[in-house]
Amino acid sequence: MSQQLQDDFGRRFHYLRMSVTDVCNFKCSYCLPDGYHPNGKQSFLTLSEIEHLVAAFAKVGTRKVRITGGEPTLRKDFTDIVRLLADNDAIHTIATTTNGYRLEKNAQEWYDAGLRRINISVDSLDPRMFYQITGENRFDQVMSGVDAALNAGFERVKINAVLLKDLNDKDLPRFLHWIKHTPIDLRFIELMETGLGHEYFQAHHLAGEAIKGRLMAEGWLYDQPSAEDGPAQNFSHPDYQGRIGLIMPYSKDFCASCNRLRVSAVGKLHLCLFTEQGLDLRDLLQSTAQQPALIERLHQQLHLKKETHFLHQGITGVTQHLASIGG
Ligand SMILES: Nc1nc2c(ncn2[C@@H]2O[C@H](COP(=O)(O)OP(=O)(O)OP(=O)(O)O)[C@@H](O)[C@H]2O)c(=O)[nH]1
Ligand SMILES: C[S@@+](CC[C@H](N)C(=O)[O-])C[C@H]1O[C@@H](n2cnc3c(N)ncnc32)[C@H](O)[C@@H]1O
Ligand code: SF4
Ligand code: SF4
Repeated sequence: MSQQLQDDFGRRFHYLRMSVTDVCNFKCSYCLPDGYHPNGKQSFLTLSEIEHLVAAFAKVGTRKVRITGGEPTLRKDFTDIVRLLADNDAIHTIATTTNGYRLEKNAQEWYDAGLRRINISVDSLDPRMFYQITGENRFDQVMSGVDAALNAGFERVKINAVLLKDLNDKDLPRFLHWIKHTPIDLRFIELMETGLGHEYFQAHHLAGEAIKGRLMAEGWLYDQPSAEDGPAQNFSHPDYQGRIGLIMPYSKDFCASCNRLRVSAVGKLHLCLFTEQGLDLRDLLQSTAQQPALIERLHQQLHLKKETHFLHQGITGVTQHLASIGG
């Protein structure tokens, strides 16, 4: 292995979040409230470019790749992408984050191709609220997909819910009831402000600390973080099969455990979810011979990574919505 990717604050990066498309078929009110609109003529990373990208990241210590989007499973070659990652022996964990619309049909196929972890966005367990938040009346379809994922044998099935004041904030008891006997990792994500979402943020942001307080009062215990946890805080309870994680980007020291880098669907390196600009890598994704130059560029860029985001000052960087970089 070449030298591991590390920044000037001593953080090491073994986790790549790779977006493979900006396109999405849902209209989540906190992300793409008007649905997806193409931004000119964009072409997303090809299989061959993905192969070169992942090979270089693997050389500098990447062990986990999460395929994200937009909706990554809209790519017709999604299974081929998984297979390609599985062919790289250095990548130990292959994960994806999905809205779940294709899961019922394809969970087993993806597992067989090498996918091992799956995060599914389910913002409410009330079908009407699910519809109101996502713009899609597909609660039953997504929940059948969750069952298919549980049956397919994934190492970890995680459910993402964005905490939203006046929308899903009454859902906690239902979520808790669900994971009492189901081995699911629930992940509550604090709403983050994005370039297009200032008013929505003002109206619906809910601090994760409130949930944390309720969990602690009900006997949930804080799990000591493992190196691979990244910025999430995790909790477990002896009476529950599932676990709960909180992503609280506005909390103190959230970024101290940052362990991830992002590449957008058009091949730009984003040093942070809220970076001011992405750096094009695509010119160096065309052949294996370019790998040393690509690795050199990655090391150089890492010196520019900031210690934290600047969300507290309302600075959301280049990220207009998280579908453009995959969250
Ligand atoms: N600010 C910030 N938010 C993050 C970060 N990582 C994840 N998130 C948020 O959490 C959401 C859910 O992330 P997932 O794609 O499910 O992945 P995750 O929970 O980080 O992933 P694992 O730790 O790999 O399970 C993302 O879309 C973001 O909204 C991060 O590094 N910084
Ligand atoms: C951008 S989506 C991409 C993957 C897939 N389409 C999905 O929804 O799971 C990844 C995650 O980002 C989260 N997300 C999107 N916009 C967000 C925001 N403004 N604040 C917090 N999380 C957000 C979503 O809930 C989802 O779990
Ligand atoms: S959160 Fe995911 S499913 Fe919802 S609009 Fe954004 S990209 Fe699409
Ligand atoms: S906000 Fe940026 S620096 Fe902080 S944890 Fe997320 S990606 Fe890392």
